[in-house]
Amino acid sequence: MMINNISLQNFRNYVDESIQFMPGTNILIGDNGQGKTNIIEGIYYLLTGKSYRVHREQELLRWEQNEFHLYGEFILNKNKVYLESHYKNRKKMVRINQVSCQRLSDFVGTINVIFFSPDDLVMIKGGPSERRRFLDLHIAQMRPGHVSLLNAYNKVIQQKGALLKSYTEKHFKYSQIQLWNEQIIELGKKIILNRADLTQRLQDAANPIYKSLTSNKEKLQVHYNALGKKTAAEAISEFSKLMDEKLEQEIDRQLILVGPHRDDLQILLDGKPGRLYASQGQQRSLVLSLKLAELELIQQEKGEYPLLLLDDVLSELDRFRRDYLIRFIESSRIQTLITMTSADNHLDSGTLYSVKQGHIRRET
Ligand SMILES: Nc1ncnc2c1ncn2[C@@H]1O[C@H](COP(=O)(O)OP(=O)(O)OP(=O)(O)O)[C@@H](O)[C@H]1O
Repeated sequence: MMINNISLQNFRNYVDESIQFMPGTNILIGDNGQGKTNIIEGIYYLLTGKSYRVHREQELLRWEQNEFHLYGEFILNKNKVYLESHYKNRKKMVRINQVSCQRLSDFVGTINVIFFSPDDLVMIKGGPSERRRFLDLHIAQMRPGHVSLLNAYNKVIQQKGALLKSYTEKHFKYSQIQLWNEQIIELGKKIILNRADLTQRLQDAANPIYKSLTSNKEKLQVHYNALGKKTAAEAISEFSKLMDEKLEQEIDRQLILVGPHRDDLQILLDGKPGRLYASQGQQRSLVLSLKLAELELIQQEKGEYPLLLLDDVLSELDRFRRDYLIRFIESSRIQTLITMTSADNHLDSGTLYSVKQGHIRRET
């Protein structure tokens, strides 16, 4: 998969800028605050319908503007794919090859993308919601139906949550709670199965990478912990029973206590949680291995590597890990966009661009 070009209009600090990318490594160089990350964010938004930095499109609008437009030309299986994303008067509109898409799942995953920045360490250091997000984003790239599943599940969770909050002893609709619970189970099972399946595949792909990053000394494991049970099968068979057992507590605490919205993806280093025991360097190796594993899994599933976006990552890695990453990219010929503040002489090849005050110029 490849990006040929992107145009950004009124997106962040870009007024109207177009960039042509090349196969292989594309290196965006510029001082701080010039707009390197904004390009990466624009591409990511165009491909996933979401920003990884903010939740609201309002913040992506160039200041004092009320519409932004992104246009991109990509290559998939040797065919051109045109994607457009428009935001105007607080409404989003997306098109693929000039055809409007009704839902996010109609275009997410068409062109796959893996994004990696120093903030990704939050996957290890942060709470379960960060790890669920990583896993769900990965699944969505391979199985777009997962997005609809999550949306439907979240709606039911909101409705059940509202019902729990309106509890009074006299007026409580147990039958309505049962209805929501049935839907939570039906949708929740599918979410659990997707997550457990992809976790296993991530582990199988990430562990050999982690081993070669650490000279075979340490072992990476990832385990999807569904409903606090050891296996997904056990969680699914006990889903309904767990819900019945917790109903009184849910009413007391006005919180939904059972469901995959509370699950965790355990990232373990030699059997111990990376969050608690891994050093900073080990945490970086864990994240790097998981990201490279994502690339491999998408390649296995789709027959092509996704686009790789590396935002300010190289400066964060030690020499060994940086060389490993560069070798990986160069040997697998993944089209990669890398941002940095000054040229890195470890990169043998690549097209250089300079980014200055919202303008981009190709230098080589
Ligand atoms: N909504 C917006 N409208 C206009 N300008 C914005 C908007 N959001 C951010 N900016 C500007 O964009 C610039 C930041 O761009 P970006 O995050 O891409 O920087 P960068 O080149 O990646 O820098 P660094 O190397 O520090 O990460 C800042 O000058 C900021 O003021």
